[in-house]
Amino acid sequence: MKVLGKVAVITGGARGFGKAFSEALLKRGAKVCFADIDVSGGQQSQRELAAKFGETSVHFVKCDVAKEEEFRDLFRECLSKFKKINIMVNNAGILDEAGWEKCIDVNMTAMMRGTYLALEKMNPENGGEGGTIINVSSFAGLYPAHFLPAYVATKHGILGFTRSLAMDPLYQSQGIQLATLCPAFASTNMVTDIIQGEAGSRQKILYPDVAIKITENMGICSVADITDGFIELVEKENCNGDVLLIDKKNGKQYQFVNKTTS
Ligand SMILES: NC(=O)C1=CN([C@@H]2O[C@H](COP(=O)(O)OP(=O)(O)OC[C@H]3O[C@@H](n4cnc5c(N)ncnc54)[C@H](O)[C@@H]3O)[C@@H](O)[C@H]2O)C=CC1
Ligand SMILES: CCCCC/C=C\C=C\C(=O)C/C=C\C/C=C\CCCC(=O)O
Repeated sequence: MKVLGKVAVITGGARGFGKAFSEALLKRGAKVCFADIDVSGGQQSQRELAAKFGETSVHFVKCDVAKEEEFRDLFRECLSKFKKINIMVNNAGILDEAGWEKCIDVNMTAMMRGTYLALEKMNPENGGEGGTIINVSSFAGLYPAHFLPAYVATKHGILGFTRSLAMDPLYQSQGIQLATLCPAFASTNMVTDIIQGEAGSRQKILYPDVAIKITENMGICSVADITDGFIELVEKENCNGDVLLIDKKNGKQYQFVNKTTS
């Protein structure tokens, strides 16, 4: 897709990947409506991005994606401000092995809701123009990790859900593509807070010391490495059904290149 002039909705955009993805799209001439549960972080990012790309290009919406009405309001607000939605990025995600139900609500249920809402708004029969939906899974969507069982379950779920919808001829006929991004460890707060022993962060996973050792072996990607893969997916003419794994040692690797069993 050519990004210039397109409108994107990005969840979890106050920091980390979501903020970097927002900036990368703005740099290429898109308008971005980003959402986050973190109001002060979101407002701060809004100020920074507006200073670089203009007040009229970027809009922050306070939204807890686990709350259906707030998620619906996000789409309403984006349409009212920017009139269309061409790119949807379900990026918001958490680690919470002790509160695993919350992990499922945010990582899995909300990702599904965001996908269904985007499909509705992108449908040409509803006034949409088609579009691209990128769901952010993880290396943990492809491989197990005993320190993150609930998180791994949600990330496997994202992969299965997104690949399945990508096979549906209905969405293909509407000009809608769906792809999955699978980053390995990257240097956002999700990882760095645990390494730095930030208060509470180590309780989010099991066996934090084992996990830290694994990051030492696997290496840690930069946010720019992951953003580069994200933009590659969005800009591809056909990303439908793609699963892009990115890790420090091997870089970008497309998985399941034969997309169906038939
Ligand atoms: N950092 C990493 O190594 C990897 C991260 N991921 C995934 O990438 C995505 C982004 O993660 P990071 O940027 O690393 O994390 P992060 O923790 O830096 O940023 C996540 C953002 O999502 C927001 N958020 C959390 N719950 C929310 C909710 N209920 N509603 C709205 N916003 C919410 C947070 O406030 C935060 O701004 C997540 O889905 C994560 O699972 C995937 C693979 C590796
Ligand atoms: C510093 C500890 C970090 C703990 C986890 C934090 C964030 C993880 C986010 C992910 O999405 C996971 C990314 C990649 C790793 C997944 C599995 C690795 C298992 C490898 C192995 O067992 O050898």
